[in-house]
Amino acid sequence: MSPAVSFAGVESVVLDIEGTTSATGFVVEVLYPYSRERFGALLAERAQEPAVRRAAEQVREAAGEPEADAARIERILGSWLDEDRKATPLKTLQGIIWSEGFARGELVSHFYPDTIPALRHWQAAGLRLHIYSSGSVAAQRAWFGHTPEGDLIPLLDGFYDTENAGPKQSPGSYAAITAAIGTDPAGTLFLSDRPGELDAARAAGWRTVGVRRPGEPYFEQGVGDHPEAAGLDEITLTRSTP
Ligand SMILES: CSCCC(=O)C(=O)COP(=O)(O)O
Ligand SMILES: [Mg+2]
Repeated sequence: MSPAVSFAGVESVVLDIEGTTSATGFVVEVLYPYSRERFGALLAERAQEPAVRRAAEQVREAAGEPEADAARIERILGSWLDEDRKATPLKTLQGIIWSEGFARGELVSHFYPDTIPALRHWQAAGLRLHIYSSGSVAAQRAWFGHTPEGDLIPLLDGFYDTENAGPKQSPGSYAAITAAIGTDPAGTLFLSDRPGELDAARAAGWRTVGVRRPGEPYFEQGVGDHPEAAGLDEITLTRSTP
């Protein structure tokens, strides 16, 4: 078991989703197939919707295939899913499909047992809570809006993704979130399972905790020299400095 970590002077907590609040296995085994089965219809039947059209154009550009048709784009998205590539247009299209699936009651999100109690506790302690995930903001809102404990969006103060903040391994993305949330970087704590993301957050002046859960893909690699916790219940946070 990792030693407990404790921070004072924290005003904002920014959380990653996959591997941190929730199991990667659920995302890969439930959400990914759900989107894979529906990309074809989305691209063929709703190509004129601005978000779909823009994402399709971004896929063509990223793949260097300006003439790619809907069937070809579907295959490209499938190969990105196989690689678990966190490409923005893939995440945009998944977000459309998932948010409609959550709204229809076909999907319910997953959280590790320590996550929701920690979020409630930190909010009650006066901390501001934000999400920063490769999953699109639409996907994040659907994820937190349709949990086993109902709608948890009121726990959260903001949602950030690779579109509105930038890539998760770039310090500039964390600086952009700092500007948006208005919290001093030293009073902002980032929780993630990926060392590259933690390094980028620290380079932007944030505090960091690596969430290292047994069974997660990054468990063996570890979280480098960041403080680590095996669950959110091992993290004690207070707003005031001693
Ligand atoms: C509800 S967001 C869906 C999960 C997802 O697609 C994803 O890429 C999550 O990545 P993260 O940055 O949260 O590790
Ligand atoms: Mg993650």
